Amino acid sequence: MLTVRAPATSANLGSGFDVFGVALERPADVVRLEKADRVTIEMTGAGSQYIPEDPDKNTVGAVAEALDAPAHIQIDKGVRPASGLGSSAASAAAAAVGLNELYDRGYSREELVPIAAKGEAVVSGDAHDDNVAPSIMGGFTIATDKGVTQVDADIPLVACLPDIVVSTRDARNVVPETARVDQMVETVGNAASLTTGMHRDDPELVGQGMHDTVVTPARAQLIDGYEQVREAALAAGATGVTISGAGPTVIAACAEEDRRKIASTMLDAFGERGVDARVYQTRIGGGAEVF
Ligand SMILES: Nc1ncnc2c1ncn2[C@@H]1O[C@H](COP(=O)(O)OP(=O)(O)O)[C@@H](O)[C@H]1O
Ligand SMILES: N[C@@H](CCOP(=O)(O)O)C(=O)O
Repeated sequence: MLTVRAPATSANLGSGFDVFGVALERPADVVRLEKADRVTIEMTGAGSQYIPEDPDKNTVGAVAEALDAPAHIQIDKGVRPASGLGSSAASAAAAAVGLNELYDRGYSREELVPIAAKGEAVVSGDAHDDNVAPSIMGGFTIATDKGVTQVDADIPLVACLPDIVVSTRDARNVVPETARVDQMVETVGNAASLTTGMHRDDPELVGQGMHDTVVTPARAQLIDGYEQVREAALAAGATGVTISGAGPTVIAACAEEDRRKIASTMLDAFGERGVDARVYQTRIGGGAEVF
């Protein structure tokens, strides 16, 4: 029996759609794995009643198949599904890291990223790596078809999860198919600023680089209160605010001393729209840990 804790993640960070991601210090999924003749899955924790235990429909099933590593897999969800916090990816990342060790497959953390992404394809129809990469490797990750670049960044964050369900599959359907050249120029500048900010542990530069005028405005329509929450967080000192992953979580970067105030301001702003929410005062953290 082996236990793995794999963190929630925030993908895109505005300017890095389908490329950037960060591991969050909390929340996390805790997954226990035991060798077996076939794959069986048992779910507990946040939103687990909505997650299928059928291996063909659960992200961990695809990972076990890809590693040819049948196991009994108990998943305790710390990350609610359809949250924009890489819920489906956290389980897939934990399964990839745990089964690799349990069956002594010898893959490196970077090699496990495309294997865990097979789980993402099961739920969103697309094997995007930007959640599984940080959940496996920790820190800030840049996932492209050439592989993953990882930076051990340290930036305080606030993640505010409203009581709204947005499935990644639905949110991918509203992504515009084209962008103008001026939007492309702006996105490249913002992505470069954000990357530099991660290297320097500079919340100001990271926040500035989170601005995006292509994907975020289209998805904001799916999150009741997004604009109000964003403006309130910026007024409370956030250096940048955007949608976490496909939403509905709204994520803010900030200086350490402003984090508590930003967290309560975001909760209040959702509350004023009649939307219940919960908030995580967190920061960029490490990748999956085996116990
Ligand atoms: N192990 C798992 N953990 C969470 N969600 C899972 C898992 N396996 C399958 N799913 C399904 O994935 C969907 C949630 O994934 P997704 O929409 O990408 O949300 P998130 O942004 O939280 O990752 C739900 O339909 C859920 O039933
Ligand atoms: N790049 C993906 C990320 C989805 O993240 P999730 O946490 O919402 O699963 C996208 O934006 O579709």
